[in-house]
Amino acid sequence: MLEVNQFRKKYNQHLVLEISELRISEGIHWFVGKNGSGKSTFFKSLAGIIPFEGSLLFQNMSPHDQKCKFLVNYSEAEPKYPDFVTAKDILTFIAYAKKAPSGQLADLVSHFGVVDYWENNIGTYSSGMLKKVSLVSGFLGRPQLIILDEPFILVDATSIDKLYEIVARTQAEHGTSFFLSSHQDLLPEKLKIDSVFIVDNKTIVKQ
Ligand SMILES: Nc1ncnc2c1ncn2[C@@H]1O[C@H](COP(=O)(O)OP(=O)(O)OP(=O)(O)O)[C@@H](O)[C@H]1O
Repeated sequence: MLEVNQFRKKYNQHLVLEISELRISEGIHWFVGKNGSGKSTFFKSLAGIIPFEGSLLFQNMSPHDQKCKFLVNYSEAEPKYPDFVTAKDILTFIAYAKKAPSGQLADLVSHFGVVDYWENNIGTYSSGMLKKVSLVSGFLGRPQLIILDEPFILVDATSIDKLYEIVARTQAEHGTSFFLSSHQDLLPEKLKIDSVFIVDNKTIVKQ
């Protein structure tokens, strides 16, 4: 599914991540690393959001290939949206851009409870309400890989259970793979993890 070769990412000439070779197959994978180790940098590179050196191929496609934007979704750890728009504005746009199937957005906003406030301006949201908007955006369309960066932070216990449930269901129904990062241990009784990747010493290795 994912082939990484001679990957390097620098910010202002400062090297933060270097992976000489890494292969990741389909499944649910957990990325573990301390603050600043490079998890979000790797995810943003794979989602085509930031430039990098070397080769990162998802299903033989570069993340910068336009077709890849339908294959890989990314939900950021700490989302930021303009205060003056509503969740409905943002999510309707993303659903359109990702060619979401009919009814999918309505199901997702209902599942996460975003529907209760989605016509209010984002500037009025709590951090957890905002985080759930980002989680909904991660599921829109029919991606083959959904990257959830710190999905369990900021949200309440009920939302965490709903997240476990929808990750398992999306994989079972559509064969979707997931990359998750979390500083908390994931609960094996709620989600079967296929492998763990350690992000440390400016690189990523399979545990
Ligand atoms: N836009 C940027 N400009 C300069 N340096 C950056 C930028 N984004 C990240 N970095 C640096 O890159 C390194 C990796 O950051 P990254 O956000 O990928 O870590 P992380 O593992 O996701 O951390 P956390 O667990 O705290 O979210 C850090 O040293 C960080 O300071």
